[in-house]
Amino acid sequence: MPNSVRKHSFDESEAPTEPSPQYLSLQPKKNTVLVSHGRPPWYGEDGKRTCDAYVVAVAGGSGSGKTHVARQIVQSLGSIPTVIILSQDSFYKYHTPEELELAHANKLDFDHPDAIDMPLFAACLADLKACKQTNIPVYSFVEHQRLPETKYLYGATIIITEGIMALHDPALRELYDLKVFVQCDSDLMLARRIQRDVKERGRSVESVLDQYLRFVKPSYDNFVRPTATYADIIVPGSNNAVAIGLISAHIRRQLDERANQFRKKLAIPHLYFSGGSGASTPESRLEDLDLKVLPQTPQLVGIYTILRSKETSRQDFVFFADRLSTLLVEHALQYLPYTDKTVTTPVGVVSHGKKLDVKNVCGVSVLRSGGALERGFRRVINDVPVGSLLVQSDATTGEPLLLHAMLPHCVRFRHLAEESWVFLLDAQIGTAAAAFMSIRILLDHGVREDRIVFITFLVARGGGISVLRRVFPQVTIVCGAVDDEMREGWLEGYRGEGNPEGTGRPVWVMQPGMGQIGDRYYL
Ligand SMILES: Nc1ncnc2c1ncn2[C@@H]1O[C@H](COP(=O)(O)OP(=O)(O)O)[C@@H](O)[C@H]1O
Ligand SMILES: O=c1ccn([C@@H]2O[C@H](COP(=O)(O)O)[C@@H](O)[C@H]2O)c(=O)[nH]1
Repeated sequence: MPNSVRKHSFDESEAPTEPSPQYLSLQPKKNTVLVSHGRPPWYGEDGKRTCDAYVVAVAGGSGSGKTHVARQIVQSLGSIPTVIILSQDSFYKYHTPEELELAHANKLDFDHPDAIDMPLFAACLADLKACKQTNIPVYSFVEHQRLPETKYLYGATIIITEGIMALHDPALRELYDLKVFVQCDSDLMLARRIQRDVKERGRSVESVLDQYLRFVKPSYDNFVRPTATYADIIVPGSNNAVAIGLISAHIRRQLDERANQFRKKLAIPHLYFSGGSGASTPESRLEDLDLKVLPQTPQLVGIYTILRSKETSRQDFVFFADRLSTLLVEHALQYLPYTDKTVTTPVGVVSHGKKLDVKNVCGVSVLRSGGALERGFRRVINDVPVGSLLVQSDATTGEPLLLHAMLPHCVRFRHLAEESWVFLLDAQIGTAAAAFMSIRILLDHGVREDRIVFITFLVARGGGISVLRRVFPQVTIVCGAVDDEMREGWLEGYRGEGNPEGTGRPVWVMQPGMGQIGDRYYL
């Protein structure tokens, strides 16, 4: 059912409030990104990343409790999805058949620094720290082997790396913001290792002891324990709740520093980007926004008239939204590159034509309302992979939060993303906060700005589009109509400043708009 809106007068001096997220408590696995809570903007109003992810390294002997420390930190931060654990265990090297034979006979040294692919570990960590995606290897302790698949990671604000050699490599140490060493009694480490390796890693007690005496203990003395000198903090291997609490409090401050808020500036740019502040007033004249607007034929205006009307049934809304999205995608395809192609017709005549000249094309819909463009998109581009981004407004601040990213294969891998054309599908650009975030995500993945085509039903001329245009001038924006203004209001039931009775959230509403497009399409 569409939500109705009440008008709210906006106070320019109103300071943005801190988000008050509700955290889910989940027990994380190693290398896991939790996806139950959103990521606030990690970039500023100029579209640029404001800071790196914060990296904590946890080193110590095998069984000292590194994983335990890392997990306890994650848990005490509320198991939020942007705090991830990156285990060095994933980076054991690929083993040849001969090495595998030695490994199964306990004769391969996994405790030497050379056993770990340090350059790959450093490269993956550097990418994550710079807010880019990475694809880390997957290692099987039972098979002593790197598996064929990789694991895609993106969107971490805090990265906790852990491993026996976490502090060994100078290039890795350069990437850390906080270095922790877990100091534990050797007997306790051995006892824990026996228990764990028998239970979780398919070993016998005898083989664990054999490996321990041959490799683990000498390596601890020679390579692991000496790295404690690089640590900022030494944490005991047991009864360490107080130390973990202090580290968590420090990390929480880093987390808070990495959440930007500027949606209101986007929504009413003329109030913020004035000549007096040194920045120029964003131009909102249609011709200066460089929008690719569909020709306003009577047939197109007719479709919009049906879509805007509150009398239109859901069935008709879906039919005409699908028709409109087909027209928009057809129009958008002209901005992709084509080469000449000659064919012979069934009657034997040579005909000179064109063919689309791109390596990868995919779509990404910004859920939920971007889904309304998907059917038309798939109709026009055959067999096209379509991913999604779930961007929603924070319930109290209205700031966008990235809740989930399910991107197509050709965007997940950087070398493919760099040569992909990506169609972003979202029903409207109002404040432009969701558009900002989704474009930033694609750029983080290495998609070229001039290969992003944003397709939308409606753009609000007085909203964030002018800022979006200035910040990402090379993105092609295709729309069917441009509305003049937006007004701030409350979704029915909002309880907060200016509206103490209800529950809900503040929204900016397009005028005249089409209402809540996602609701009208799906409900
Ligand atoms: N502070 C602690 N208190 C109680 N048990 C712990 C503690 N730290 C680790 N353990 C237990 O010891 C075992 C090994 O810990 P783990 O964190 O996996 O070690 P590491 O990652 O250093 O090899 C696990 O079963 C874990 O539950
Ligand atoms: O195939 C393998 C790879 C590694 N190991 C042992 O694992 C530990 C490191 O893992 P922790 O979680 O830090 O204990 C290291 O001591 C290696 O000996 C292995 O047994 N097999």
